[in-house]
Amino acid sequence: MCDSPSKSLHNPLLKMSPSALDEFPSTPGKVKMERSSYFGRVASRWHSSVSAKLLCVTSLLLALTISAFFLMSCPSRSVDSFVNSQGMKMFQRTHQWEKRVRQSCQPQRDENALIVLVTGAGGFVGTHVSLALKKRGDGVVGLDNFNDYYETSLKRARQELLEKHGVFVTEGDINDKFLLESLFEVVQFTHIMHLAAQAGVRYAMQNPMSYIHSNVAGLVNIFEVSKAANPQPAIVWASSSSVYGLNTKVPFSESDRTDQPASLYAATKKAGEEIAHTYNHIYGLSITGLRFFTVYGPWGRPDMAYFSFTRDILKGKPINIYSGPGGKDLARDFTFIDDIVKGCVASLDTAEKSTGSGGKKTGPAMLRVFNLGNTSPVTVPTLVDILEKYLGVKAKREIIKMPRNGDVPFTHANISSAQAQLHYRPVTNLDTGLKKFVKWYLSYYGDNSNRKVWLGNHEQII
Ligand SMILES: O=C(O)[C@H]1O[C@H](OP(=O)(O)OP(=O)(O)OC[C@H]2O[C@@H](n3ccc(=O)[nH]c3=O)[C@H](O)[C@@H]2O)[C@H](O)[C@@H](O)[C@@H]1O
Repeated sequence: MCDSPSKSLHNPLLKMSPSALDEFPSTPGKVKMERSSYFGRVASRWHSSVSAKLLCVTSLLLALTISAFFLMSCPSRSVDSFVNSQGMKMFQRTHQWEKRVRQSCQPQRDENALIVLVTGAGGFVGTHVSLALKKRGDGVVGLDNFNDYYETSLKRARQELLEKHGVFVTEGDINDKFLLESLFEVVQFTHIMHLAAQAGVRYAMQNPMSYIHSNVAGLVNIFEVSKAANPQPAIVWASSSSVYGLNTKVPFSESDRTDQPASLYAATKKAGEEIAHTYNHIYGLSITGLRFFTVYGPWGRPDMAYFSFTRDILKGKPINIYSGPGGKDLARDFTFIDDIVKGCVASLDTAEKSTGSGGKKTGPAMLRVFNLGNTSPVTVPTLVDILEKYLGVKAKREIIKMPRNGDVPFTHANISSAQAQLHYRPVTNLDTGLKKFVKWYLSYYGDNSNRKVWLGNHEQII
């Protein structure tokens, strides 16, 4: 493992208590001090100071040698990071990194092109949105911490795909202020597409702090750096349909109550919407929050039901299908990734400029929230029927009562607001969308999830 040069050398004695140090005759001078003659004491002091200087010089030389060794030999050094003594990747600003950021952000179309920082670019939605922007000629750079919430190999494969299309994804956390500020120093972003988050409704019971870290602290950091930037970017970010929580009024409209979250995940997304209001109000940031409704599709998230069911069905393993109160089937307004991407891009295109400058608001700024759903909920057993059809395998269904872990019985989006303002029109039904997903899944993993084979060109499927 590599360490930063400054941290790689430390003196264990500094961590000891004074009494422990007393018991430890570390220098010859200290031993000589115990002889009591005056000359002895002077000689001892002289010897002691020379020894101290020698020790200092030796330590410095040693430090330089070790630093040089680490700088030359560390295998995980890349253009933007090194691994510290805790095994954590740390951002490091280099000329090469700056060059790659600039190249990636170079637009390939006229002066109306956007220059977008996409956070969570190694994620499912982030990859698709980055590709869509790049393909139409916008400047795009990605940011992702590549955490291991789910298989990192899939995130790395998405990164490879992005790199092939000219999108550089820098590795780092949205809580890293130095990294964000460095990005803003190198490029004047017109927009941030903020998709980095701790996703998943049920995982919040296992790892609550990861939700606070990413969805609250990380979001604030994005807003802090954006508010201080000059010019300030417009921000579009991922909220969630889960903010509707226990709301029973259907379909869910943006004006419905969202003060009854059923999970910590939902609560952090709701908190994000309130925090967005504050930054819009005080600093004039233009902010658009998108409430995504159970997004699925090729290159999706393995933690989601449609993905894990596919994996288990192919392995012949039983799948748990939750049933709601009174044995009712659960339902979701499953929304296909291509439709979501169109909604994201339209949100970027219609976002007005932020009005702040030098951290101060100069006038009111745009603040929006949109539902991005499909408007036709489908039950979970029907989702499994469709998967069986395209996988050609019968699922081993186990119906169990919905655990009390943050789930909600159904979701259903009213998208009239997005239709009117973004011209958002979802066109993919669950059958068509899952067919595309299964095609991608088989091309990426093969028909047995224990091995990874590349059967075809899965890139063509997106
Ligand atoms: O739209 C949203 O707001 C949220 O959509 C999904 O959350 P969820 O709808 O719960 O999606 P899945 O985890 O894929 O679950 C889909 C359905 O399958 C059910 N399910 C899940 C897992 C399982 O083993 N069995 C099962 O029946 C769930 O109860 C739910 O009704 C995402 O995981 C969230 O990150 C996102 O914010």
